[in-house]
Amino acid sequence: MLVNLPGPWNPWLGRLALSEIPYTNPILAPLFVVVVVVGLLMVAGITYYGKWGYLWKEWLTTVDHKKLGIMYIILGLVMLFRGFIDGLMMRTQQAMAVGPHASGMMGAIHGYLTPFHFGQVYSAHGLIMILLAATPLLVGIMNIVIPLQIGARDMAYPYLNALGLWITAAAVVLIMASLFVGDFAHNGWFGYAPIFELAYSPGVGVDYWIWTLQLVALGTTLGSINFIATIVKMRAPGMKWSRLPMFTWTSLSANIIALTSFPCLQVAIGLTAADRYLGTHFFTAGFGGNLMLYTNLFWLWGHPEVYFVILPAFGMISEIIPTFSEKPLFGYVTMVLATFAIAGVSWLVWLHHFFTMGMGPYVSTEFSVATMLVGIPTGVKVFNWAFTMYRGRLTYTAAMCWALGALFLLLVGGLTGMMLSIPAINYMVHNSVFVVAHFHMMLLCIVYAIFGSVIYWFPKVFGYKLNEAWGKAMFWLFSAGTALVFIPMFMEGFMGMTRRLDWPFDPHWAPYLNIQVLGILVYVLSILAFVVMLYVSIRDRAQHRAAADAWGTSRSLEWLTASPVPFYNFAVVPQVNARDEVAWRREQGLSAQRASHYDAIHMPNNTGIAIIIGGLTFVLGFALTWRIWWLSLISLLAIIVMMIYRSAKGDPGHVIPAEEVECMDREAERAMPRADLPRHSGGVLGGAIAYDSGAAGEGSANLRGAPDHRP
Ligand code: HEA
Ligand code: HEM
Ligand SMILES: [Cu+2]
Repeated sequence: MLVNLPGPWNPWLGRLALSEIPYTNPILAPLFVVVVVVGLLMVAGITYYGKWGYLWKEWLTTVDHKKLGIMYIILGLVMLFRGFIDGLMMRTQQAMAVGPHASGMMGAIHGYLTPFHFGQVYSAHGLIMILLAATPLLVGIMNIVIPLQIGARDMAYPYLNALGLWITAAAVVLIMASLFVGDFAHNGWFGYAPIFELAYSPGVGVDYWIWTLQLVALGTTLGSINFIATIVKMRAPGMKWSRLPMFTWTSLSANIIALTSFPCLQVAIGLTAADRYLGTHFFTAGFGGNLMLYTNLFWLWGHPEVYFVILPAFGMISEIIPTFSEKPLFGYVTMVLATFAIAGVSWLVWLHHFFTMGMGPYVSTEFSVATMLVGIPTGVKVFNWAFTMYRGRLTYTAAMCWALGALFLLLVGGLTGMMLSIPAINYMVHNSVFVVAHFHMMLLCIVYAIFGSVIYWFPKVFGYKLNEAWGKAMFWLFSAGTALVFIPMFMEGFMGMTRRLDWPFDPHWAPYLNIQVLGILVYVLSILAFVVMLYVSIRDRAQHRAAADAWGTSRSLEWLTASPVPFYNFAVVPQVNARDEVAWRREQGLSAQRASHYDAIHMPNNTGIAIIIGGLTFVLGFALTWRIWWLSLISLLAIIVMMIYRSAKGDPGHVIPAEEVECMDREAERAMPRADLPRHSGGVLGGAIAYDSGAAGEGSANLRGAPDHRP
């Protein structure tokens, strides 16, 4: 033992003991039973229908970027739900506990959660929502869309892609394990020195937090390397930088942020682990350590991280708005410059998270001004979107509603962020729920963009559209929930309510807290609408088959290939002639052109190694959390052996002969409706956009030799 543990430890099980399972907890014990029963039912169902082989071959061992993307999205949605349940618990706890004389339940002093339990809930909620819900959702969408937007067959490193997913999944399983074995950290999602030191947090909660963060940081970094390499190296002929679709641009900038900033987090958390496991004193004052070192290192990652998650969301908005305004994106070049300006400045503002720690007026002023600077490029984006819509032919589809909702939240969240960036104001509202309201507006802006994108790109992936009416019902219910939950939070903030209160003692806050509970109920309705949307859409899928250009007004390259996308993406790698290639072909009357010549396609093979390494990283994280040294060592060695084995083995891939490609392409073509009718009624073709005009017939889908018309 390197440190003196405050509790029992044995060589076989480390700190693990039966007493660590909270079977007397009135919330967790029934939940555990539910999880076990649902798990068993799923296993039974898969066995009954004989689907294990299918699951293993088609999903668990896949390296196909679209399937990995779908699994990322499912993972993200499950965790979004888990995070929502945490939010629901915090909201109901605060409403029940408000006031000086609130009655206790279940042994708690106020409300139904003890202060210790409440601390775990908000810490897990914050970490899960940002890193295990929003991030996988975004990474999933990037995975699906980027190769299609740049005309690639897959990501640059398909195996690495699978590894990233399974390591992220390991992080998810680890944090979920903390519900049922031991407990979770109560130091907030960002951690505090010295409260997370062993002396003040003697349980395993902080260790769960450390290894979950390490795993997700690793998974996300692997993904970012892959995205950058893909965008730089895998673009189809003619896909110049000046033609790159905006979502790909913003994803590139976001992944550069991730690749450069996640190491800061890993160092911060690594040093925390050293303090807890090795007895070092990086963050303990009095032994040569420095508390502020942790705060600086964490936010040096933490602030760029928020732009890592919002920049792809900006990209999604930039794809949806032009499609449903029937106009090209306004100010393409300024949009790209603004994206990279935001990414660059995001490195210079981290200190605004701790103005109140007293750095003095000069330092605070620098960081205050730098923070405000971000408003300029963000404003450029907002105005570009507005000008894109200006005099456009707007159609308020469900996807468009979500994008516009995101825009609205960006304004409210962004302008309150501007207020926070003024130190004089920050001193008054720091650590109040005003801050919580600011960042939920921002983070929900991302969630809105994600829902918009899921609806927008769904037909590309699955070949049919989601139900519009239920999509809109969900949008309006969700928006009512957002308004009811988060607008009162701004007011509470001004009334002096601090964040993270398990017991809001001031009765004046009660009306606002009750309104928020109402909002939670409306959120629940919106989740139901989401489920109904999925059910109705799947049931009626035959009536809503999508054409290659599913919306009839889409612009970028992913809308060129068949819906649903075949596993090889493009039967013939397209020659890109213009920015907004699909819109250009439509305007040139070339939409109906098909390939006359096919080549053999080389594709990577599936591999089970990625999921095995993912499983091993979970075992490693769990063993380290519980200080089971022998298991840590064995799992680490196994990971290394697997990596060496995979590197030595390599992947020769497999080849699909040209005739087979042709056959599949013709089949995909036949299965699709030719083109969706223009959305304007009366059968009148919209403006200059003719869908089927002229040039149909044999030609080359890759239009080799077509003149280069645009920059
Ligand atoms: C996606 C996430 C996201 C995003 C994009 C932002 C964006 C911004 N944030 Fe926010 N922020 C968070 C997530 C995010 N934040 C989180 C999670 C925390 C708290 C963490 C914690 O403590 O737990 C936080 C905390 C936080 C603080 C610390 C508060 C405190 O603890 O005391 C500050 C202070 O400056 C701040 C400022 C800003 C600013 C100025 C922006 C700007 O980027 C906003 C820019 C946008 C606009 C301004 C709107 C559009 C612009 C125009 C229409 C043009 C016209 C306007 C002007 C020129 C002003 N944020
Ligand atoms: C959908 C409904 C949501 C509800 C009801 C909700 C509710 C809450 C509540 C009540 C808190 C604690 C506030 C306090 O400190 O007093 C909180 C904190 C937080 N939430 Fe949410 N939230 C929601 C969605 C999200 C989303 C989508 C994200 C991120 C993508 C997110 C990220 C966070 C973070 C980072 C914290 C701070 C945790 C901490 O203090 O350590 N939330 N949320
Ligand atoms: Cu910040």
